[in-house]
Amino acid sequence: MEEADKLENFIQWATALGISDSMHINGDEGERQSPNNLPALSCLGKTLSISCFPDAGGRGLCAVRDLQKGELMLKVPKSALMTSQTLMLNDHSLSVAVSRSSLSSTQILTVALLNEVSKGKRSWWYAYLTQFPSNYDTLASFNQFEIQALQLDDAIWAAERALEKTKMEWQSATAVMEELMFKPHYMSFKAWIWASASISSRTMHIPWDSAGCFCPVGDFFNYAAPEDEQVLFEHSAAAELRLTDGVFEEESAAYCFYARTNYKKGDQVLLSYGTYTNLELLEHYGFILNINPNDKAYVPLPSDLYSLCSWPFDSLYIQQNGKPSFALLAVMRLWATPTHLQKSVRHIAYSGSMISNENEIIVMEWLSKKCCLVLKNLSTTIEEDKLLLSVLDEGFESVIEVKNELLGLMGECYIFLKANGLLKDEISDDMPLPRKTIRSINKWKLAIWWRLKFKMMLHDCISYCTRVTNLLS
Ligand SMILES: C[S@@+](CC[C@H](N)C(=O)[O-])C[C@H]1O[C@@H](n2cnc3c(N)ncnc32)[C@H](O)[C@@H]1O
Repeated sequence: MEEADKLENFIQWATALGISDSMHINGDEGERQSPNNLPALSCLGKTLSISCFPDAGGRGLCAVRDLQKGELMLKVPKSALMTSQTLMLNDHSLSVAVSRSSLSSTQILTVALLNEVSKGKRSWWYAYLTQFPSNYDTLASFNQFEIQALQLDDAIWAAERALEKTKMEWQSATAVMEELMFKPHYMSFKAWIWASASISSRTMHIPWDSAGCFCPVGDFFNYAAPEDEQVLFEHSAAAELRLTDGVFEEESAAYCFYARTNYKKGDQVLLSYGTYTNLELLEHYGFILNINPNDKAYVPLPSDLYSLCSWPFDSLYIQQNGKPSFALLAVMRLWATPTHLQKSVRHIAYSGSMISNENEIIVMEWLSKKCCLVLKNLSTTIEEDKLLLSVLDEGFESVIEVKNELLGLMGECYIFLKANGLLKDEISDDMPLPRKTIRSINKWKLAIWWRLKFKMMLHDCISYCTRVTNLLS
């Protein structure tokens, strides 16, 4: 079936389930009927429509009219949410196998999803399942080459940890999958990675299951980082409320989505899934933002600094604009003060004020040197990363095209060609690029883009430190 037909089937299915972007038809909230009292043809079209946004998430939802901040845009009834419970309800074997196991709630949803997908067209959820991506770029799906392309130890470690965690969860679920007599394809680690990436990138929070739920149509919203105003509330009790624009509402027994800002007709309507750094977005969602106000760069700090710090260590970072975070600046000012004077100036440092010109210059010079050193020790420069990205962005169709473009560039390109078997004698140059290689290029590009963004933060930090030093000298 063509993609367009699958999408149409899905929309019909969703409409029949009462999913609706029309809140005030016949004066009855959420009820959707056409003027002749027949069920509506589409659950979308009054407020939202499906559209493609190549530079901001691909398929997403578009405003079909001007929308006001706070306006209810979409309702997905509880009965349309795909959860472990709803999947088990109609599947006795699944429910028995799972109840005998000690799997975590996320593992249960992973098994339940694979079990449902394995039913193919027989699945009640089939129309919805056809809308899931066939591949993901989350960190757990990166191979060794793609992981190493991240270059920074912290990022490599995060990717290895994500992969290891996914592998352990898969291994401890194999007995249940065997009991359910999964075919080898659905038992494979590859299938598990697909299912867990689906959960990581597409589920929404529900109060009754920590694995969350799949929310048809609601999971078509792409992501925008929370705005400053919302970030301020991050640590307050109201954080949950302020940071979500999609929420399950018990009283209406539905997932409800509200406009996070005013939208003009034709704008993409975005959802804030939460506050994430680019590395976290890559880990959980498989993308990064070109401009992410919540991005952070960590550099190694003096070991004797940590004992002076009363903030969590993860608050010591360089911000997306290159400036040191409040906590990093404060604790470095204290660290740069002679030990016998630290007590007397602690209140000044902790209030975020400068201690003295000399002190500030020591801090700026130390930070700037550290950033230079980190950048120097990485195997490619900012310029090389930019060049590589521009080459990879061109896109390739045949093996020879890739070889021609990449062989003259840095050593990393040679490793890529080798890791993808493109240098073997038996590979014909005219051969179209294998799909696996195309997917690997996409993940490689994400890794390069991530490390470039990281390097840019350090570069901007050096400029910031130099500016401050010059001003104070
Ligand atoms: C909940 S889905 C959103 C809908 C998705 N585009 C689709 O077609 O199903 C989340 C996924 O969309 C993509 N995505 C969402 N927001 C994005 C953004 N701002 N930039 C790039 N990709 C984005 C990522 O692949 C992410 O894992």
